[in-house]
Amino acid sequence: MVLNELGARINGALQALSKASVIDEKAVDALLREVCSALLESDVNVMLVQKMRQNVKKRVNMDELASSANKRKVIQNAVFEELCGLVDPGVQPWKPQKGKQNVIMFVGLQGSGKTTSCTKLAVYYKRKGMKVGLVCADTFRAGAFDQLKQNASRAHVPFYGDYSETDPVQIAIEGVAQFKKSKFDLIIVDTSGRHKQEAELFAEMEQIAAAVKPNNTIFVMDGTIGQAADSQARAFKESVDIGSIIITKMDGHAKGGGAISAVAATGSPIEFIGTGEHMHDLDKFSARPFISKLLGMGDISGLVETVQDMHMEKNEDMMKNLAKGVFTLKDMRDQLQTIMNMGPLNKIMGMMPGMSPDMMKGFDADESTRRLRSYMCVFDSMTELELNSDGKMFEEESRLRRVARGSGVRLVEIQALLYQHKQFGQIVKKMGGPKGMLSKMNPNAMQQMAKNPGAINPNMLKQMGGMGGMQKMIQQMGGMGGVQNMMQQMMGGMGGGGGGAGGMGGLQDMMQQMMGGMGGMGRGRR
Ligand SMILES: Nc1nc2c(ncn2[C@@H]2O[C@H](COP(=O)(O)OP(=O)(O)OP(=O)(O)O)[C@@H](O)[C@H]2O)c(=O)[nH]1
Repeated sequence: MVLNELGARINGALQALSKASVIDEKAVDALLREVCSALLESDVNVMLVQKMRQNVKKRVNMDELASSANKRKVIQNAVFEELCGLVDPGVQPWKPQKGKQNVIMFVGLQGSGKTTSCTKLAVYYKRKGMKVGLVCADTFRAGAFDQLKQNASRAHVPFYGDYSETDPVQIAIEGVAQFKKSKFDLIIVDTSGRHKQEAELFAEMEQIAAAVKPNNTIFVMDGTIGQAADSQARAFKESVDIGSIIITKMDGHAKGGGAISAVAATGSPIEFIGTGEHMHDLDKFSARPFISKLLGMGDISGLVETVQDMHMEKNEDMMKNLAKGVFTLKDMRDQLQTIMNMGPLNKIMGMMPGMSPDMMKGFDADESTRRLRSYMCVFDSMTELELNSDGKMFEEESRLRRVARGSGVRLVEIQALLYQHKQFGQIVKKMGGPKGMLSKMNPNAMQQMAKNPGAINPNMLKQMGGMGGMQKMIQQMGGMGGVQNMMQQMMGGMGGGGGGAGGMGGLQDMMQQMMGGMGGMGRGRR
């Protein structure tokens, strides 16, 4: 069973408990039967599943629990906690520090996704403001050099490799030395893979490790191998000093629960999971957000990290404008540019509480990205005066036609963009000014919140605790319009507004406004 289905089934079982009129031992057993069979179908080891079942039963003492509501909450919390326990090795992975010259070495079998993951990791840390370089020390597979080089140039990450050199140790030494000389914060060394675990592979890994002395060695493992993950992870751990693990190919048909729980049982920290072939398809892994997302409860910490990476606070002009109730075309361009830099839009949306994979089905990320790019061409065709304006000057049709010619974007699309901008502008105007909500929204507070996700996490997570918690939270916040407000605050007033629109329409509005009405989720305003 693939991950989405696993989440949906467990969620279904928990929902059924919420609706059950009598909460007794029988109801708990029925819930556990369904949860356990879903886990087993996802390749989670039978011993782990049995232990999880016993632990939930131990946590729930029906005689001590008075009201049904209380029972439901305790049971749901127990299941949540035990699911977290299944995938949590309880060890924190090593983190590179900016300003220091960190070296990471990648190891793994051929085809596991090592080369792809090297670039993904480089992009991840580049987003965090680090100067990152990639070294190709894979001389075993002929195409590895070109693959990494192409990936690196697409990601705008400096690359070192040597076609003529056949000794991977020599390449690694020279590549690392060059990047260290240029004061790079993070140097990632890709090494050769082999078809199976064999002495030659381990010997080469040891030689490279001895030569470049990595601060961390990351083992990359294919997530589609199911329960075999456990023995493979153990074999690599015994031979090389593995610091952390990346499990790849967790998209598609991976029975991901199996791989993650098997590896977690080895005690090795899983640091990331690969969720696609694109350079942004790398998700930070930690137990609670993973389970929360699996169950359609969003990933608040991931969202906060993403917002943090956006560095909203650096856009002082926009923050000042917003507080004054002003929203120029340039502000909109900068916002959309920031969103584009964060990677595929469905990734950001997937982190939002309540955004189940089902709800994402209608959202075409490629189409939205294409539209965003065309919007950027529109902004590029505007003069400085136009960009700094509120957009009213485009009532002059000749101006509009000039921008359409310059950008190659159809007139109607530009009108749609201007319409969205106007909508934003009206909201900002309403919320800005000395008495408005935006003026009370101190950029420093935003920055603090982004810097310290822990500051919001406990409360948020507490509210979300228990499987029915999410719905409760939405109710407390006044329907989806409330979530809209929350997002708005987190995103620094990137859009939204009209809080209290309630229901799904509110969420769609939020998406539409946030993403600048990029289609897919829209309600046909254009
Ligand atoms: N769907 C999906 N495909 C992935 C993921 N990670 C890697 N791949 C694909 O898996 C294939 C193998 O990936 P590589 O990065 O070339 O594997 P490698 O481990 O470097 O292989 P060697 O260099 O031969 O050792 C490629 O087609 C990748 O696009 C992932 O997270 N999801």
